[in-house]
Amino acid sequence: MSDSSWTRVPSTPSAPPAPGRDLVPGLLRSLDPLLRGWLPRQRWFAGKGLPIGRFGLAAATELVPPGGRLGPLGLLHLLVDVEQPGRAPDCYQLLLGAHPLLPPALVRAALGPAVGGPYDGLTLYDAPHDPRLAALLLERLRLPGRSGPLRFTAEPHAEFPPGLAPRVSTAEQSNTSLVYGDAYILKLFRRVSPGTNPDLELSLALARAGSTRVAEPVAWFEADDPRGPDAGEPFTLGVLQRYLPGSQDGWALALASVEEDGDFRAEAAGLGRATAEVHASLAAALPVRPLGGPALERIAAGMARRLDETAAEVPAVRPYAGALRAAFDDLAKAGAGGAAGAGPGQVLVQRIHGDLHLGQALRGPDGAWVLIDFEGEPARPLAERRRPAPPVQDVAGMLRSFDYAAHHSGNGPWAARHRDAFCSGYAEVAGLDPRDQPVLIRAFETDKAVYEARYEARHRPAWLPIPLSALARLASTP
Ligand SMILES: Nc1ncnc2c1ncn2[C@@H]1O[C@H](COP(=O)(O)OP(=O)(O)O)[C@@H](O)[C@H]1O
Ligand SMILES: O=P(O)(O)O[C@H]1O[C@H](CO)[C@@H](O[C@H]2O[C@H](CO)[C@@H](O)[C@H](O)[C@H]2O)[C@H](O)[C@H]1O
Repeated sequence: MSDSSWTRVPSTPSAPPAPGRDLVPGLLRSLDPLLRGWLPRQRWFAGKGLPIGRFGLAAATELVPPGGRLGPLGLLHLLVDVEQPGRAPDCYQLLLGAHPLLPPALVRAALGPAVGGPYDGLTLYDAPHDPRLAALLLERLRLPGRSGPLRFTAEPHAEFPPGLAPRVSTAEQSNTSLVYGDAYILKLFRRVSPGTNPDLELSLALARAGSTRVAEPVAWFEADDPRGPDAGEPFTLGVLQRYLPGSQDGWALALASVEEDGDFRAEAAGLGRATAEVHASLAAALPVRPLGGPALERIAAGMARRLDETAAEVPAVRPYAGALRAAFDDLAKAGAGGAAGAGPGQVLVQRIHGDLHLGQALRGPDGAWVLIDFEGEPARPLAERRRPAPPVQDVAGMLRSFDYAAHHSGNGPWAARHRDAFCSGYAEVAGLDPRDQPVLIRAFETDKAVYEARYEARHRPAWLPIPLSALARLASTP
């Protein structure tokens, strides 16, 4: 169904002009100075610290409610390409509002006044912070169909009521989420690329398979490839999922336990069981295949390459680089031996969470763990994040997280007990104990700690000592 009343001025720069006033002429020129000031201040902006080159407008759509009056009332939806030296252009999803005189509550969301272009004289602001525009987006999700290049889809059985009060989530996150009436949460992906985002793909697969370990998606929206609907895969832009009220994330719970030197082992084991259940459900729903020796060698080569790149970028990693390479050499050797030596049995690959850590696990008031954010590591290209991988990668991610919690609050011994409890819980369900795969687990844990060193150096330099202490430990493990 196409509901054109939702799109006042559908237009993409490469598409033929649509009826109505065209948004595009002058829009980018008027946005340019505002974006240069605003984008680098956003947590989700990936190119911090690098100069911004040119902007490109990949798509521009204005959403207004059916029967909406003409005027600066709509939600301006943009896909903007940003060129920066040393990185491939990034495409960002921007949702903007425009107002002649910004109400005080929206001042902190302001980009600034537009000069020229279709919004001349109006102040532009980040639309998720405006309850009226956030409500408009939810209304649009309730009606499957298209608005210009945007396509809105809802699960057939999903019924979500109108009028749920929106608020922007204050959680530390890589995207922007809106919570509606403590019933649904809409994640708006900020850096987007062609191809279904695994957060939608995997949570949908799990929910459709009846897994209770996931917050079910009820609706989502995508954009056609800006070159045209048949030119490439659509971009996933937003996913509306069930909100889990009263839940606490594993990171907060673990930190509280570390600080009082508490016993969190029952929860850690429960999390291990939940992780193994999710792996089993993903293996049942999506392809699984054995990993040949050469593929394992390629994985080891990728890890070694990431280590070299990280050592070049983060000087504090360099003293450990030589010794750390041994973990990847051992993995490559296991590959050369036809994957024998990697652990008992064949190494299988399947779809996994991809960036599992304590902050990605929510414990509900009933004590049950649910996993969220199946997006994979945000810095990796989408194609790589969607590739099947050994499930031990997720186990290694969670083991690193117990280590993080312990070292964050200076209680190293807490980590060992809880890492063991997590593995025991995992083994109970999976029938395979990750501790019986030392070559695999060491390589994946090292790779994750290397990733974390780069992540912390870029985003939270004060936290860099945490992965560095792990790298020191892993480098001295024979
Ligand atoms: N279904 C949910 N129910 C309750 N809270 C959620 C839900 N999904 C996410 N959250 C909260 O939002 C935060 C950010 O979500 P996440 O998916 O990790 O975003 P991002 O990928 O942008 O980092 C989580 O840490 C959690 O606190
Ligand atoms: O949650 P995201 O998908 O945005 O993941 C990124 O940010 C995480 C931090 O918020 C980062 O996780 C690292 O720090 C956690 C504590 O804050 C710790 O529990 C994790 O083990 C550690 O990796 C994650 O790596 C990054 O991709």
